[in-house]
Amino acid sequence: MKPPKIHFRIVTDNNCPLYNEGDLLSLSAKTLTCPENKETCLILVREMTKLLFELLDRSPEEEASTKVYSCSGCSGLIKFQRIPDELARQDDPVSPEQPLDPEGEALLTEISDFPIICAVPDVELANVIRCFRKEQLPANFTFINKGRQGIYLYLILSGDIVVSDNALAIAHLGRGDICGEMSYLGGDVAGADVKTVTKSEVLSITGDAFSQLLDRIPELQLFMAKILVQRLAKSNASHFNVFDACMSGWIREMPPAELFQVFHMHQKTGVLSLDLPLGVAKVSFREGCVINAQYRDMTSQEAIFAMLKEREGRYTFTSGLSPEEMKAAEIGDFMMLLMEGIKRVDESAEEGK
Ligand SMILES: Nc1ncnc2c1ncn2[C@@H]1O[C@@H]2COP(=O)(O)O[C@H]2[C@H]1O
Repeated sequence: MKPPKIHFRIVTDNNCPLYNEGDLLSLSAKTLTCPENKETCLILVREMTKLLFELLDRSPEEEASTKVYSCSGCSGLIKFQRIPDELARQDDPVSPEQPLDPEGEALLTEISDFPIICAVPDVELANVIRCFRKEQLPANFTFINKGRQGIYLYLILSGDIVVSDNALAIAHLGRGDICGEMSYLGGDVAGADVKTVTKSEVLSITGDAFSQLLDRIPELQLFMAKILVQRLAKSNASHFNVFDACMSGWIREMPPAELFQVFHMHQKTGVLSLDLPLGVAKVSFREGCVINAQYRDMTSQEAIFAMLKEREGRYTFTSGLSPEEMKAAEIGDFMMLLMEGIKRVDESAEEGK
């Protein structure tokens, strides 16, 4: 689930400006974790990167337990020794003995109804709370970018947040929801953009801190597995819907005006669904004639005119209509509708100049 780590204990500190004897350093294929609240030394990063390939496949037992590594030094120098995972775990920043400060207590009360918090045993709650940091995010701010490596997972405190792929909304998240977990658990880059719609407040937690929580709280592992399964089931269901459709594609490749003409010219009977950034639009065709249209709170011709302005999203066409729609009247002459709609698009483009 998470990348393996190699842990080192600093055994000698000779005037090192950053670290002290006893400090723990943890190295994975992608990160170097330094002791909490201490900066990361770039000289050490360079040397650890060299060591990484040498050590990743070796267990601490395979190495001579006395082997001591040194940094190349600056004004000071440290020496460090590899230690087993069990010893490193004892240095967790999460320590059940420490009580929460008043701010932490207030946060715990604020989120006590969140599903993730309900899943955590009482004895671990303080440890979980201590790992979070509150962040205020402005509206329309993308805080997870598709294709980029994420460092944080987020728990949403307030605000509306949208998960999207190619400007197409996949899911809406709100208070109590988690995001950023897929790339972290899958050891991959973010699979979607995550953006605030309104001003929002989130709790962020670093992947490393979350990893430590997962190590010590099996209930949290189960909770995260459930979230992944639910999100996968939802995504499978939408894929199956696309398979059921007989035609689908991107609107940027074929804008609504062209799509409407295709179904009109080929005298198609069925429903064209447009998954647009602001919501789903539907147009029903019976033998190429438009007999129904809906988009947001608009219907009929008004909905068609609004759809013609859209340039991003996905479409699917599914053959067949309900018995009621098979009998419904046309909403207007197709060519007149199209001409009027295109004229309106041109006019609003002119006004926008
Ligand atoms: N179908 C979905 N439902 C809810 N959230 C999702 C869905 N797909 C992706 N996400 C979230 O969007 C995030 C993008 O970054 P990650 O892949 O790290 O983690 C992802 C999830 O947190």
